[in-house]
Amino acid sequence: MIVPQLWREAARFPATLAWSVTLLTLVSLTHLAQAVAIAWSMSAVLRGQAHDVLVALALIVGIALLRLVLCLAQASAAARLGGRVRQAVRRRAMRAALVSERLHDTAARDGSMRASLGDGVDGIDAYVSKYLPAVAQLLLTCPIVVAGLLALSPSAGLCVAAGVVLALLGPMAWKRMAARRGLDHWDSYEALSADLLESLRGMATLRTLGDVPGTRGRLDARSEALRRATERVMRVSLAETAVTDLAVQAGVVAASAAAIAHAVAGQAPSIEVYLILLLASEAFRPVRDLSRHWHAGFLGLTAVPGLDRLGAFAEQRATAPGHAASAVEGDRAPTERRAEELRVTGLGFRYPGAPDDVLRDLDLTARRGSLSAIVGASGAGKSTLFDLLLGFLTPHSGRIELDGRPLRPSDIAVVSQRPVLFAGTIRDNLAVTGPATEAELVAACHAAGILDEIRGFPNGFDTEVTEAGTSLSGGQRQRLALARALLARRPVLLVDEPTSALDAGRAANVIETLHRVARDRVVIMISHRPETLTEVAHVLRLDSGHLDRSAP
Ligand SMILES: Nc1ncnc2c1ncn2[C@@H]1O[C@H](COP(=O)(O)OP(=O)(O)OP(=O)(O)O)[C@@H](O)[C@H]1O
Repeated sequence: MIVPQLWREAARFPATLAWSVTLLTLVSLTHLAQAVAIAWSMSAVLRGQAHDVLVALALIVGIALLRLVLCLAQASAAARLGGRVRQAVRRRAMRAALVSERLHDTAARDGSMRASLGDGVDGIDAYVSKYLPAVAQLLLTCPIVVAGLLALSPSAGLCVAAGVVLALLGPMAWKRMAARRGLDHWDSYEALSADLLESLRGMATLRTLGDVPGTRGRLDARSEALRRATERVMRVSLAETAVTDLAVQAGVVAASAAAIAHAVAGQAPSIEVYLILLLASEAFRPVRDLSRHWHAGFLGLTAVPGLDRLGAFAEQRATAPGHAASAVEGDRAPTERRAEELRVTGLGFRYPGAPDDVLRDLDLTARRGSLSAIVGASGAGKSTLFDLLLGFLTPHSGRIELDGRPLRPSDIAVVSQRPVLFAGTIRDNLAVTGPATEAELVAACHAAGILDEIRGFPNGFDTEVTEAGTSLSGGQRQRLALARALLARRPVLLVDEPTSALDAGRAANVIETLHRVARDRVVIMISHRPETLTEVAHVLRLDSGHLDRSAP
């Protein structure tokens, strides 16, 4: 069963692939040489030639040792090939997955993606490292054995050739059916992974809604669907194996019958009879190996369509301006940059499939020196505007410029309403945007109003933060995210409702910090709390896709 994407992946490493195939072919040749040596030793025993028996036995032992060495080298080459392909496919799949478009892709489920990136990519290893070299081995060694048998006994050769063809083509229909059912199996597996991940993430909400039994029931149903899909695949697999085995056994029995007929008729010397018997079995060895490796690589094979959809087999796409990747790259060692004016002109945007524009012909100017705030009813398009500024969405019309040139994602630092922290220490989380000295960390955390609390933790900046930052309060996460954004030293700072998780005192401190920060950069804040806007000179009201009043 040929999967073009996986062949192309293996072909990207021609030297490793060729080395693996060469070693596997040499291993096959040692089996053939051993068959010849065994036939010779048995015929020597029959003829009572003790010297020949000893030489043949020494040869058999020598060949077995050589094969051991070759097998070890082949296993290592195969593992190298599988590992390289896995790494390349996973790297490309991750690049394709970690793009800003995913933020707005309502069909994407993290659990499905995790299954594809994890088990799916691991699964293709067996297909690439074992199955592909086994195909090459079959094509190289089977014709040699069949030709040898034809030379020894045309009837035995024909029986074996027919058996090989039958063993390869006979189970094709079942293989195709197994591949189809395998796709259903993979879909069930992905769905279960996605549901499981979402249930774990939403456990607290599910508990408070009293939906834990319901969730358990849904997961049970998914699990049952996966069990049924697995059984269906196994049934077809069993039928496919039975057809292969039948063809193999029939070929060996027919060739043996031909050899026995020769022996009975006294047409051939004993060594030829033994050779026919042994080579008939050897001819089917690559077929049996191929069938075994096909089953081992089956999971990876079924993951291919999902990985393909993800873009794992596409050439690396050029990262368009505005993609999140470019916001991360190129900012390893940030240096302080200044900008005077962010200007938005004639901006228009509509979500795919939505009946109306979210933003229409929007003009906006925000300047360094004083804080700008955007307010507006829920659904007015404030977050959409931020996503357009960040390059997560592409506008249908209009321009976004910083000091007269197009705004780049790397110009912007952002503090979202629900900031994401990563597993690691507070220091790791602060240093995500680039290396920072202790003094810089202290200054940023002081400005964000979180320094005293960090110093109060037993390990200070080296305190571990749990995954998604759940070991910190909402307000602490928000202020840590503000410190992180300040450390990015970008000329534009976007802040989405920075005080939503803070009490009045802390909220006032953060707004004071933002006023201070706005002296060196353009700062735009989304706000829902009127009391935080008293000191803000430029309040921009977003209404039905327009701004009521833009900053002067
Ligand atoms: N991915 C999406 N696909 C389609 N429509 C969307 C999508 N995201 C948002 N919208 C719609 O776009 C409009 C603006 O949403 P947006 O999130 O920008 O509003 P907002 O002003 O930030 O609201 P809030 O103050 O409640 O956060 C809403 O009508 C929303 O339903």
